[in-house]
Amino acid sequence: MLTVENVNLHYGAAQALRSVSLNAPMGKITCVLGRNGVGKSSLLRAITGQHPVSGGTVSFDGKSLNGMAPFNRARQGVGYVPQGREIFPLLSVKENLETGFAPLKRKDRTIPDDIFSLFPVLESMLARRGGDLSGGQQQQLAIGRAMVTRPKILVLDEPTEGIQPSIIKDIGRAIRYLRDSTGMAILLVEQYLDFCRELADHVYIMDRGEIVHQGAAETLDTPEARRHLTV
Ligand SMILES: Nc1ncnc2c1ncn2[C@@H]1O[C@H](COP(=O)(O)OP(=O)(O)OP(=O)(O)O)[C@@H](O)[C@H]1O
Repeated sequence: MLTVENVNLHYGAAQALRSVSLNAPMGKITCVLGRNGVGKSSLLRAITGQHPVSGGTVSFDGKSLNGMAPFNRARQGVGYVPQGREIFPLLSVKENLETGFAPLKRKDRTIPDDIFSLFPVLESMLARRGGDLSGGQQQQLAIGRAMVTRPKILVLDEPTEGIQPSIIKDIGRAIRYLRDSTGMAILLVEQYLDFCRELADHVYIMDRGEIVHQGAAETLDTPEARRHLTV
């Protein structure tokens, strides 16, 4: 289980996370919702080690990740699908997938077949440049690249952003498959309420750097939850 306890994060003098605590258990999909700019990406930066925390602890299976470089967190099993995908545009689809080999031992450097059963389009485009793919295909590639690292927890930053509905469905199906087939923990941040309501086992809502609500996915329909999500 991934545990975040009382985490603070600052950009200079500006505080983006205020004593944030949450759990992402194995075999469950945990969603963090919130409007623009409430600190969702900052939370994922604290978890993946892209930005240092100024207080509190991030731990995985009881082991603190604080102070550990992103590369070493990947070795511990933290897979990351960043906002905006961050595909290498000049590398082929195959080469983009192979960038996921970096944290793996030499004998484990293979591309798992289930990437292509989940996202057949990637197999048919293996030789194409990443930059030639549509936004939705790039999102599938970014998830595939994270799967190559054999994560124990998969962290996704707004996987539906700018993506057409048919591909959003494929991505939802893939996330469910990963939870059910591997028992990994999945933590995703989103602004798309319906996607989270359908997918999540547990939801948190953030507002101005704090967790202001948590509960089962159905609790997103309560007036109290809605109040934190409407603009
Ligand atoms: N590199 C940075 N330097 C300074 N301030 C930042 C930086 N990144 C984010 N912020 C600020 O921190 C706050 C939280 O931003 P964050 O990106 O975590 O929010 P978010 O909920 O992910 O928003 P979005 O949905 O737009 O990605 C915002 O006020 C933002 O302006």
